[in-house]
Amino acid sequence: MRKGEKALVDRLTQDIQGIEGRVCCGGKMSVPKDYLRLFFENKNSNKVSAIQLPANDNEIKALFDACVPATFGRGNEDVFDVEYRNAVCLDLRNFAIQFHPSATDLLNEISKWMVSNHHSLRAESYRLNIYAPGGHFKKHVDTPRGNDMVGSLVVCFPSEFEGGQLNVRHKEKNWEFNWETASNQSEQVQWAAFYSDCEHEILPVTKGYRVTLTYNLYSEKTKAVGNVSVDLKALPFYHSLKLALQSSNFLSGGGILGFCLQHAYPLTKGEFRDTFGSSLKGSDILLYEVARGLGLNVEIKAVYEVDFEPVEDDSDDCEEEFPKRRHKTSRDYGLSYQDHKVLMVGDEFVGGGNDYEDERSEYQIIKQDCDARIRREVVWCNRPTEWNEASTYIAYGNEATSASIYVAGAFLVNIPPWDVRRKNDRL
Ligand SMILES: O=C(O)CCC(=O)C(=O)O
Ligand SMILES: [Fe+2]
Repeated sequence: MRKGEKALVDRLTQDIQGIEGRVCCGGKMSVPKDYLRLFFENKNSNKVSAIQLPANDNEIKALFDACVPATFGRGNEDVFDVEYRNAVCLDLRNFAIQFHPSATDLLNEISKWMVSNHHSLRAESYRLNIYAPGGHFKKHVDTPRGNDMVGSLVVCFPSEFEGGQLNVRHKEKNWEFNWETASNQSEQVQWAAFYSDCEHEILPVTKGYRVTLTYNLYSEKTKAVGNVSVDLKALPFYHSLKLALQSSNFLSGGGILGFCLQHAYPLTKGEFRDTFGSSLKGSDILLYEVARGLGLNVEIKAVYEVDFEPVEDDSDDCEEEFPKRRHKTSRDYGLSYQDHKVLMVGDEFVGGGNDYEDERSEYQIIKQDCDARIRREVVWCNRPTEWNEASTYIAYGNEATSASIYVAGAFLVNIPPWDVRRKNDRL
């Protein structure tokens, strides 16, 4: 790769970091009084009571008493541990409320940033939660229910309380939703929506009752025209990609750029390859839309990482496939990433197998079981950060150790040769 080309790749690398897709948002909204009438079944009598929110202390206490202690998922189990989560909840079959996000403009507002073009959001009610003084929920990530679940929505109903801030985190960034001040405003709900890969916590409630309803957000295809609300042309990444494409000396014979996904996805659950358009998040949506907006063909691929070691096993053709000169690859790609790591690319996101003993090298396992290979023609602009465990095997060594194969997702963007690009009217 020549110097000018490398500078363009460096600029792409830098500008991907700067694509700040949103990961959460929140607000408040007026709702008709009738939406805030809540019916619930009493635990022992099966009698149904009705209250109007915001309710007085006695009424809220009756609602609280109708609830059961809230569990949370730890491993494969639902557990109850007040150190971790101190709240009570009601399952869908034990309460009813007129309010639903789809009866308001809320889902349209959230879908503008949360889902990619030609997709909309569907909200499925999940649970009603009440946090009394001392109630809290420590840091956790919501369990994805289905491949197309992209996020969670929390709606906080009017009921005066203090504390109970919802903190949302993604990578190094934090957002706080503090609902105490407006918690006593009748005919108003407060809400927050965030992607499923965001960690979040609820700080202790210090006074009153915090009443929330959580919804799972699913992405659905629509016929409606694009709705991504971000001005793609305002992104530095748009300009650096366009500049590269307009440069006659950039991959003049054509090539492939590799961009690793920056959000976490349930890659090995279901057919991620076929449905990724529905589950893309934040900065990944923006990168995808920028590349497609410039008329480029974008494919989703599975990537695996192997230690770059010369292979002795001559019964296989892998020696031939490994880069001959140790430092050529990373220098070519213009990355100062660990020189000994090489990415392998496949079509399928291979799911987790059982533990099994294996004498093969990691490279051979990935090549044979995941059908992936090193593709030296790919110019990687960034490296994977969000790995999913794909399978576990017992590696042979001086002692048996269990090792894992991890898979990540990446876009491969096809760059046509210069003589084709120069005729592209989108450039
Ligand atoms: O009540 C809330 O604010 C959110 C609860 C939550 O994070 C959950 O149910 O997973
Ligand atoms: Fe949660």
